[in-house]
Amino acid sequence: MGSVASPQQSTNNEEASTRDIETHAGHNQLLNESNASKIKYLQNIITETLRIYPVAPLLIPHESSSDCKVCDYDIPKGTMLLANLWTLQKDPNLWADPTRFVSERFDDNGDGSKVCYNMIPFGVGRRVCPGGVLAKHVMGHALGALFRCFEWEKIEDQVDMAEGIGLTLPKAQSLQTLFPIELRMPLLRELLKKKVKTRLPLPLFGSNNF
Ligand code: HEM
Repeated sequence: MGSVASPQQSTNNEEASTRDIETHAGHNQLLNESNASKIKYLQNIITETLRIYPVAPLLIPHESSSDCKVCDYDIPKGTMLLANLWTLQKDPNLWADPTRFVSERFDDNGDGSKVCYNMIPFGVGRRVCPGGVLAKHVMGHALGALFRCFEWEKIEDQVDMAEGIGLTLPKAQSLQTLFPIELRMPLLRELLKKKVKTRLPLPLFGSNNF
């Protein structure tokens, strides 16, 4: 199913995120791993993205080790089970306005570590993804650094969020962005002084595909 992020929505998200980063990391400071995970707004954006666009929409197939009942269905031992996360995480009985990107819906969710069966992008139970915490740290750190070091602009007014096909959930069209990097020159100079390696190309006006 395709959806479109409105320009106002993503601008608000980016502005609020930048403000939150300024508060936690300090002005003109790069994020480190510990402050990246404290930035609630950024973490909410990641969580909402994992809700609407789960990386593994059908999780990984599991086999029932004994006869069991799921809702009203009798499941015999040895049945292959797929959990449809994509549907669960957009179920209108569980989520208000389920197809809209509203990162604030996680505002009152503490630190997000509470187990919530409505939202299981890393699976749940004995075979839950052991890299979930690490993945959230790395995503916060990477996204925070990208917000911090570059002033992003969209090329088109609306971002086409159509989903591609696959076992994981690819974006059908690559995201195209512009980053006029001279706007964040102090930070960039700091990066270059420290000889931080970056995979981003460094033209004055560049575009990148994600
Ligand atoms: C956004 C990033 C990631 C997502 C969304 C993700 C999601 C998942 C999901 C849905 C499963 C299957 C859970 C199930 O069977 O119900 C899984 C399993 C697994 N993940 Fe991840 N994962 C991510 C990152 C990582 C990282 C960074 C590592 C390692 C450092 C990792 C290691 C594993 C391993 C080893 C399993 C198999 C666990 C088992 O079967 O016992 N994952 N992951």
